[in-house]
Formats: sequence, C-alpha cells, structure tokens
Amino acid sequence: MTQPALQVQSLWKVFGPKAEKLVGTPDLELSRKELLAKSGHVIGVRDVSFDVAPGEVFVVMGLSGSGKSTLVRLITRLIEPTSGTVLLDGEDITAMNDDALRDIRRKKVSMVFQHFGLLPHRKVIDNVGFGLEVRGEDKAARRSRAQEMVDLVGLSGYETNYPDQLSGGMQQRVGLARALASNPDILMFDEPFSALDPLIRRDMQNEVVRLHEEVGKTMVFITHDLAEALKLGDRILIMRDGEIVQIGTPDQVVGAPADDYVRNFVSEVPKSHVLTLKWVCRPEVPGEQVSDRTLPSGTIIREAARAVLDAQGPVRVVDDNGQTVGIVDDEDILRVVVAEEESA
Ligand SMILES: Nc1ncnc2c1ncn2[C@@H]1O[C@H](COP(=O)(O)OP(=O)(O)OP(=O)(O)O)[C@@H](O)[C@H]1O
Repeated sequence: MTQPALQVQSLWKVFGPKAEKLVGTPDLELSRKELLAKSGHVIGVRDVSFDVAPGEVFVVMGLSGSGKSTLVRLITRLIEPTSGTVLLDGEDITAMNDDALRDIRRKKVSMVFQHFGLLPHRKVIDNVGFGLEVRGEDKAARRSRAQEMVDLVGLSGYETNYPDQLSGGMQQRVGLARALASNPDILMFDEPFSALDPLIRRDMQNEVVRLHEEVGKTMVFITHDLAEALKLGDRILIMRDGEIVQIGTPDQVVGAPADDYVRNFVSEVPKSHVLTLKWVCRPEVPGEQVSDRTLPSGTIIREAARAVLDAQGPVRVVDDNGQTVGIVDDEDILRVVVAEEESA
C-alpha cells in the first residue's frame, strides 16, 4: 500500500486557558455553551482523523464555525494542536522543532488563502518567485521557475504588473503560481475563491481542476460551498462543530448522506449530475431481454442518459473488471431526472 500524503490522527484543538488539561475529561461532553460558561473553553476541532492519498483532492466542507480553518492551520502548525498527530509523507509534523517546521513550510507545503497575501510593492513575477528567494535560490533559477509558473496559470504578459493592477481572479492566479513555484508535495487552500464573483469563481475552480490534471499535486481544499466541494473533491470531509460528520466521494455524500445535516446540505443538488450508474442499477430479472450495450458503473447518470434511452432494452452496468453489477433501463434514469425536475 502506498503511504498516505497526509495522515491526521485523533487531532484536537481546544481554545482556552487550560486546554491541555481538558482532553480526556468528561467536560468534553458538555455543550459548547456549558463548556464556555464553566471553564472558558471552546472546542475548535474534536478528535478528527483521516488520510489523504498522494495526488488526491481532499475537500473539507462545513458551515461557518465548523472548524475548517482551525483544521487546516493545525495541519501546518500555524496553530498548535492540543493533542493528536499529523504526518506529512510519514513525517510527524507535531513533533518537529521550529527549524524542521520552517523547512517543511518552505519546501513541502504551500498555502493559498482567500486574501491573496501578495506583496503590493513587488511585480507579479517577483511575488511568484518570493518563496524561492526566501529559500536562497539564485536569481536566474527563480526567474525561470517563476516565469514557468506565470505561464502555467495563464498570466503570461502580466509579469511586470503590480498586484493592484490586476483583477481579483488574476491576483488569485498569482497566489496559485506562487504556491506552485516551490514545487510542494501538498497544496492547502483555505476558502481561496470565496471573495470572488460567481463567474470568476467558476473560472478559478476550472483552473484548479486543470492544474491538478497537469501537476497532479495532493490538495487539501477548504470551502463552505457544496457545489465547489462536489466539483473539485475526489473525497469530501463534512464537518460540524469541530467533528467529522461524513467522509466520502461526491456520489457517496449525495447518494448516502450520513445524517440530516448532510441530507440538508445535499438536498438541492441535481442528483443526475453527481450520482453514477452504480446508484441506480438493479439486478437483472431472469429471462429479461438485455441489450448488448454496456456502460461503466462510474458513469454519471446524466452522461449515461442518452445511451440508455437509445438502447434496445436495459443496459448492462459493469465494474472496472468488466463484471456486471446490475442493469439500468429508461425508467431507472427517468426516475432520477424527473424527481430532480419536480424538486426544482
Ligand atoms: N483563537 C480562537 N479562540 C477561541 N475560539 C476560537 C479561536 N479560533 C477559532 N475559534 C472557534 O473555533 C470554532 C471553529 O472555528 P473556525 O474558524 O475553524 O471555523 P470555520 O469552519 O473555518 O469557520 P469560518 O468559515 O467562519 O472561518 C468556532 O467556534 C470558533 O469560534
């Protein structure tokens, strides 16, 4: 088995005067209000564990105050965990001294924030190369790497502009280029597109999908927007009150929500855009006339609709090994699409 890019194990963050003493005590079971009144503590992250595979896009989603930002800051130790461990590529971040940690932040992890954090008096190219400069790389090498990144994010021609001469979307492209310049193992995004207009936001999401296809980096992406989570995530972690409510692929989260909180989130999602044939196929009835068409079980329902409707009879649904997992016919498809129209 390949080693996870990131392992988070039993991670806790308690804010307040005697946070360390609180872990393992019954006070952790108190409601947020009771705990605050009794001892002045707030639980930001509660016993969170998950692994992220190399090259995976892992989205953390939840409403405001659910603990997303705290979690992403704990992973890079921008804030100190109260307890638990974080392993990056097998290395224990939580046990590292400041020098080792600085090294990790310079070389292995890059962050992209909502507020781009660009240096206003530096040109685009120098913002992109900034991390390399801090790392002590010589001017020619960092210029050439920075130019490569500027080209990669579609900003060729803007190298000598200053950040305030660029639109919000373009500034965030500079942020992306800067994050990629140091060739990190993992990219962390903390609500990077929340301040952008919806259309620009969609462009930037497409940009992340494209960049991920090109550079294949492991990404941890924080958002409060379900559509963004479903679009970008290989898997989605849904948080509430600092806790994990569900971890799953987009189709698992939409097809089998863990509880009412998640059900509520996904109730507006057009199911045919997210669910795959695996979710609607059924066993073959003996003697049934099945067409000779087959479709992979991972095909999104909407993309399969035309083929199923055109086929003469039900279509066989097969897994990656070519084994039949069930069949679908017109009705199975229409049931999902019609339900969607009715709820719209
Ligand atoms: N420094 C702090 N001191 C006390 N409580 C804090 C601190 N930082 C965060 N919290 C609390 O921890 C909880 C989680 O906050 P966090 O900012 O991580 O949530 P979030 O999901 O990122 O929300 P948002 O999207 O609004 O940033 C909240 O209840 C918050 O009030």
